[in-house]
Amino acid sequence: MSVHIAAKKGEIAKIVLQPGDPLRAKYIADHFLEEVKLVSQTRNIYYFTGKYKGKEISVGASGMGIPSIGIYSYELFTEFDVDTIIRIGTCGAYTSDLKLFDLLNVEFSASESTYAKFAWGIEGDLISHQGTAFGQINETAKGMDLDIKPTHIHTSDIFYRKEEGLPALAAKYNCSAVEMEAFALFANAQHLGKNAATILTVSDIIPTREQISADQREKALKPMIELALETALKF
Ligand SMILES: O=P(O)(O)O[C@H]1O[C@H](CO)[C@@H](O)[C@H]1O
Ligand SMILES: O=c1cc[nH]c(=O)[nH]1
Repeated sequence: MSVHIAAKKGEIAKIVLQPGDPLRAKYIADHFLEEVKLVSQTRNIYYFTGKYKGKEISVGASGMGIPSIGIYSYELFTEFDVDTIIRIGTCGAYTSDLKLFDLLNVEFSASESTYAKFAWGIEGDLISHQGTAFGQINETAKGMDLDIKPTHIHTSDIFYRKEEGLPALAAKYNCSAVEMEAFALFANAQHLGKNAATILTVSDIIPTREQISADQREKALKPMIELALETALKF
């Protein structure tokens, strides 16, 4: 049991799939896992542990933003001995070259956030995925005939902003999409020597204002969910 996760030691698997949305975690547990147990619901941030094709997997939410995933991923790695976290999130595309429901595998995250510097003394505004999960996702996607793009993304603290143009940091690192958590997940994993990857589904095309619905953000992300589950079998 940690400050924010009520599970007992041993109730969380070595690999955790982590959406931002607690109801997406519940949807995955309800539709894809067997022998499921709800192991934490502190603050309504659900964590479930169950079996996928016989393999023990946990799925639980990070909440939204760097501070929130900073807390949950740190407690998972340090208090529950989790080895690998695969974030499964949604993102906004900065370019209309990307389409709704495209899948991205995050190679690097760029951020204006001071989280990595002040938490761990990690300097710089760009952090890589950590460990082998990124490569396993690409391999697994090939085997499933799924198109996934290795991508640089922007992890921002901002969802709504005055200026609609490409933020300077996103331009600097050629980021084609934006979300709000990967940078802190990668920073925690780098500091602790753990595996961390992020798969994103494009939910918004920022230049054209196309977007998927709130219900689709919870339930229509099946290719990303199946890709993460199939990848988890390899750990
Ligand atoms: O769909 P999730 O995983 O929550 O990810 C994205 O969606 C939220 C914003 O709507 C932020 O958390 C952002 O990173
Ligand atoms: O952070 C995010 C997530 C989805 N869509 C956005 O525009 N931003």
